[in-house]
Amino acid sequence: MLVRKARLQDATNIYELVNSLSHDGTLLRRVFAEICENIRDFTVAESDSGVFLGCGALHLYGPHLAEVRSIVVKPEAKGQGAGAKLLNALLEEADDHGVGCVCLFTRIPDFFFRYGFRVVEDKVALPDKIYKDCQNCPRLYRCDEVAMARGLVPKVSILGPRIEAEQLVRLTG
Ligand SMILES: CC(=O)SCCNC(=O)CCNC(=O)[C@H](O)C(C)(C)COP(=O)(O)OP(=O)(O)OC[C@H]1O[C@@H](n2cnc3c(N)ncnc32)[C@H](O)[C@@H]1OP(=O)(O)O
Repeated sequence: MLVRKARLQDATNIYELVNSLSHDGTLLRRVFAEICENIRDFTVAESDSGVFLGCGALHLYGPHLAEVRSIVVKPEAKGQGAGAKLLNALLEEADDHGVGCVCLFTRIPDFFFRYGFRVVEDKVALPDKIYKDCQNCPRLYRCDEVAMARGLVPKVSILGPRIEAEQLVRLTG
């Protein structure tokens, strides 16, 4: 199995796999253009014969924060270590960039505990994520995902201030 940075030629496989799990909210739906535009965020896993097995993405907010997104392995390839390899590659990438904290939102926190992620009880502690995705998410007010972070949650944000993120998710009214 090989884990490597994605190329534009991988965009169709990524698009189809990510969106196959968006109907029930497991992953955020991504449009094809968005995947192409952000293809450099993605890492893919493929078999020794070059068959696409899965993908994951690392979004860089800034030196203070990155986010692991869209980790998914094809059903027939699960349980063979692809998910672990993808996540490790994304975490190494964050380290290479010297990012202090990596966050993610998920419904399967147990998978991420072993990689050093811990639950962030208050999602508003990650305002950049709220501005980037949550404010456009249909489940903003009934989010069923667990926020997690690896490393110290930063005190700064760059997409907007925390106080307005709080108002956005109606925690302060
Ligand atoms: C931030 C986000 O992207 S959240 C979205 C996460 N993705 C999904 O929910 C999509 C659906 N799920 C999947 O595609 C896959 O099941 C993944 C990506 C979660 C795991 O991929 P796999 O290739 O099957 O994982 P892999 O074989 O590397 O397993 C590594 C370890 O994690 C464990 N594990 C796998 N899935 C889960 C899970 N859902 N919950 C807890 N532990 C898990 C495995 O048992 C294994 O443990 P072991 O080392 O003790 O044997």
